[in-house]
Formats: sequence, structure tokens, C-alpha cells
Amino acid sequence: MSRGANNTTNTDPSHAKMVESILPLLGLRGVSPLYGFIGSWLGLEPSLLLTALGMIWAFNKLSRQLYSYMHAIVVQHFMSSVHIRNPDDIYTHLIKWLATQPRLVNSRSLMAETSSKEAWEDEDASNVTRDKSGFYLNFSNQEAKSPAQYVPAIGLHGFWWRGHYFTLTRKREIVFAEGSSRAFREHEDITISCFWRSPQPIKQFLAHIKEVYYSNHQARTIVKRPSRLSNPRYGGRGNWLQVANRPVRDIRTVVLDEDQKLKVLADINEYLHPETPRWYANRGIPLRRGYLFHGPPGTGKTSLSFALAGIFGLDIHVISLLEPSLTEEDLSGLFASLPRRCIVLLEDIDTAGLRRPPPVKPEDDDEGGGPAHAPRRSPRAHTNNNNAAASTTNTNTNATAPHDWKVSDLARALKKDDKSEQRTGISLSGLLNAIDGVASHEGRVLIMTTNLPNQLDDALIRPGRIDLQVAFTNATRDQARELFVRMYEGDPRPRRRGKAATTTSSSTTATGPPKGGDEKAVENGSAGEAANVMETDGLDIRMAELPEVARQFSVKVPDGELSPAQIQGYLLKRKKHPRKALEEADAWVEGLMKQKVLRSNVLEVQ
Ligand SMILES: Nc1ncnc2c1ncn2[C@@H]1O[C@H](COP(=O)(O)OP(=O)(O)OP(=O)(O)O)[C@@H](O)[C@H]1O
Repeated sequence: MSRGANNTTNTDPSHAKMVESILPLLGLRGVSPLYGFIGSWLGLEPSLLLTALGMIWAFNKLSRQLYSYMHAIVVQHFMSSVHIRNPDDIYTHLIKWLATQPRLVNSRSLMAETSSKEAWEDEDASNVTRDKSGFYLNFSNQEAKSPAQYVPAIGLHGFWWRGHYFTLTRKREIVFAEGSSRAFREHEDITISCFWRSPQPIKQFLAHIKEVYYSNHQARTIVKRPSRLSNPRYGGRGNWLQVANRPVRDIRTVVLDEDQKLKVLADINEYLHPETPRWYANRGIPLRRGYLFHGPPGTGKTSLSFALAGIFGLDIHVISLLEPSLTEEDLSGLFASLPRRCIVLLEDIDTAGLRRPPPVKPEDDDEGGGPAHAPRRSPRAHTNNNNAAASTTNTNTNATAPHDWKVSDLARALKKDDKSEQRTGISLSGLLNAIDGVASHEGRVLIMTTNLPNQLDDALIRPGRIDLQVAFTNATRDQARELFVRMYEGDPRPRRRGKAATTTSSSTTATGPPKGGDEKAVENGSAGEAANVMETDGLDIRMAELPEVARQFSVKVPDGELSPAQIQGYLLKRKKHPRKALEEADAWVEGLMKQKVLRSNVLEVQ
């Protein structure tokens, strides 16, 4: 007998018949033969199978609901969370920390990132190869050699830290950026949670990663610029983005009149003192301090700003008012989101076009006049205006020409265009509002630099906005001597010496690759020479001679004619050769003076 026939005997025929008679009533007449077939083939009542499947489905549904209910209770009563938004600093700290903890975040879903080194990061000289001649350094395949770094990908991850289990959820969302850019942008958000009724373990964890980050960044100056991402909280751009992290500039390397330097240092030191806010508050004075560094190009204005940031351990926030997409709203948002103590650097403020515009002539004013501080003109707008003006003049002089009305119409149209452009960008009043309006940030140090102090609007530099002016001048003879000594004196830091580069050459000459003199002596194995190297530090003079050579050099430099940047540039080209620098100084100075007279940009002697 067939298997099917055998199985049919195992089913309850009365029950099967009952189901088969119900199916036509339910309109499932065609199903009853199938029902009978399945029953006989499986050897059991199909309704039992259906019941079992239904129970599994119901159990699954129930357990899922129970799980989400329990999860909600656990999250609500036993878990804490902290959200971190990009581009907040903590986000950067966390991602950097996670990248260094491959074992901790034991996830199978990772995001690989290229880990490029920053310009100022220490490198092991032994990892740098040279070309076949052994003369030139070669950095080919540099990126290929650096290992990728891995961070948790978008999604849910878990990790243990100091006895606590944390979950990390990384999310990405697309948001519409309000403000000047008005575009869709990506935002990332990380949520860290832990099984604890208070967020204390998360706070400790975040404090730890912050500490780790800054322990690696001591003696560094962090430079920030406005981020292109908008911050919805401020309805526009209010975020700062770290763009550089460079070694602190030693204030001694900025050659400046010592009294001026000390005056600025003492002033900022007093201003940053923790008791100063109360003193200011008691007298109703806004807690702000502004400095104007003015002088010719290359005289150390930016250098001093960085040195001050290094001394006081402050971050530098650099704003360029010429950035076309920066609006007044953005500027207010940026000032509002500054940290408690920091330096805000507004460079070359004279070029930002913030002067008050001349009063508008009634005939020019199609829209019935403007505000006292009309918005600034962008350089393009200015050109347009000049063109427009030129066109208008043309129109007047050729009043009889048959198609003049078209030219003047065009000029007027351009002018209108120009006026609509004026409404973008930063106006003087917008800047003044941002730096010391009622809602403006207090506690920051504001430094403005300019080459042309006399072209600045009085309102911008009035006391209260600018509290101290520091004049920078071309180098005096004494300063030239100091620059010379600083260039050639020994390196104060212990020299990090890697093993010799992978390819070496015996054909190294005096003009060859930059090798420290002590390295040469070690190669030659001569103790006498090593001692000599100590005396010369690889220079073409002995260290003891340096002050006298510097003095002789300074005599050749005309007082107050050359900028420190020019002197530095000349000496840099003779990095190991102070004697040569002294010998060639006359020709160099003569060339520069000639260049000045001819108003040429071409250097004869460099
Ligand atoms: N007083 C100085 N002491 C030491 N180095 C200086 C000094 N002035 C200029 N330099 C050097 O010249 C270069 C340019 O200097 P810096 O950018 O500070 O000049 P600046 O006055 O800000 O110029 P600009 O007005 O063109 O912005 C830097 O490399 C700096 O090291």
C-alpha cells in the first residue's frame, strides 16, 4: 500500500470530513481536495499544522512586543544617554579616541579612514627613503604605507570601559541648512548609553577622552575657522571647525620692541584673570578686550597673535570677513558660540571693505536712501560699480548718440544689481554688533590686524572696541641682529634622531641633504670632529662666533627699511651658512634698495 494511504488511516476521518464540509461554506471549495491531499501526505490533520504555525506567529509577535515594552522600561528607568553632535569638539575627541581603541570597540561593522599625518606631527626619519643617489628624500607611497584607521560605522555598537557596558549609536541624517548656504547637508550624531540610572559613567567616559585628547595636544595651538555646516540652534552658521593644530610659537621668536611685548602680555594676563569678570561687572563694564596690531606686511602681527595664544593656552578663532558666503547672522552666531576664553583674530581688517560708504546722492538713490552703515561692497560689486560709473560717464559725454538710452539703461541695471549685492556680506554695523552688541560674547580677546590703520573707520577702533594698539615696524638693526642669532642658535629641543635613511650616500656635500653636523661626525667616527660639530652645530662658523657675526650682519642692514619677513627669508636660504649670509648681505641689501626705487617685484639677489 502507498505511503499516502497508510498516513490517511492516522488522521481522524470525522474531523477531516467536518473541515472539508466547512471549506465550501467559506467559499474555499477548490481548497478541500488540496486539504485532503496535504492531510494524507503528511499523515496528520492539516488544521493542527495551521494551529501550530499560528501559535508560533503569535508567540513571536507577543515576545517582540514584550521585548520592546521591557526595553522601553529598561531604557527609561535603568539607562542613561548622552547625545553628541558633529561638529562639536567632543565628537572629534570621541572619534579620535575610538580610532586608537581597536580592541575596545569590538564591532564587525567598521568604517575605514585614511589616517594622514598632520604637517607638524613627529616622524621617524628611519621611515623616510631616499632616491638612488641617496641625495634626495623620496615620499612615494607614503599614504600606502600608513595603516588605515578604523572607527565604528553607522549603526549600533557596544563596548566595555572601566567595568561599565556602553552602547554607541552612530546616526547620519540629512538636514536642510538654513542661513546663507541654504542647502542640504549631512549631520552626524552619536548617542552613548550605559546601564546606569545616572549619566555619570558617560560623563566620566567623555571627560576621559577629552583628557586623552588634550594630553596629546599640550604645547599646541589649535586654530579654528567658521564651519560650513549650519547650526540649527542659531538658525545659521554658528560652528567652529578645527583646521590646524600646530606647535606653540615661542614668544621669544617674535622680535619686537620688548616694552611693547611686555605691555600686551601684562594686559592680556590681567584681563584673563579669574577675578577680572567680577571687577568688570561691579563697574558695569562689558568684559571684552580688543587689540589692534598695525604695521607694514611681514612685521610679525600674525606671529605675535599665535605666540600669545601659545603663552595663554588659548585657541585661535580666525574669521575672514572677505568670505563671500559669511552673513551678519552667521557672524553673530559665530561670536555667540565662542568658548569662554579664546583669541578671535580678524586679519587684514582694512581689506574687508568695512568703511562707511560716502553719503548716497539723492539721484543715485533709487530706493530713497539707506542706513547710516550701509552694507559693505564686495570687491566684485565695487568693480561693477566702477564699470557702471564709467558707463554713466560715457552716456553723459555722448548724449547725442542714437543708442545712448540702451547704454544708460544697462548702467542703471548694473547699478541696481550692485545695490542688491551690497545687501550680502558684512557691513560695518553688522561687525560692530557682533563684536560688542548687547547679545555679543564676553570674555574673548579680539585681535585685529591691519597694514593701513588710518583707513579704518573710527567707530571700529574706538576705545572699548580697541583697547590697546601695537605698532609693528620694519626691523631695526638690533632686531636684525636678534633675528640672525635666533636663526642660527642651537635647537633648544632634544633632536629626535631616527636611524639613517634606508639609502645612504657617501657623496653628500655641503649643499647636500639636510643632515645635522653631529650625524656626519658620527658617520665619520671621529671624536675630534664630533667635538668640532658641537662647536659649530653644523654651521660654517663656530657657535662662539655667532654674536659677533650677527653684529656685523646687523650693521649691513639699513635701519627700519626691511621687514623681519624679508630678513628671515634671506637667512632661510642660507640656513646652515651664517658666514655666507654675512658675506652676501651687501649685494642683497643693494638689490632690495634698487628694487624699492624701481618699485619692482623682481628680486635680483635672494
Ligand atoms: N617681528 C618678527 N619676529 C620674528 N619673525 C617675524 C617677525 N615679523 C615677521 N616675521 C616672520 O615673517 C613671516 C611673516 O610674519 P607675519 O605673518 O607674522 O607678518 P604679518 O605682519 O602678519 O604680515 P601681513 O601683514 O602680511 O599679514 C613669518 O614667517 C614670521 O616668522
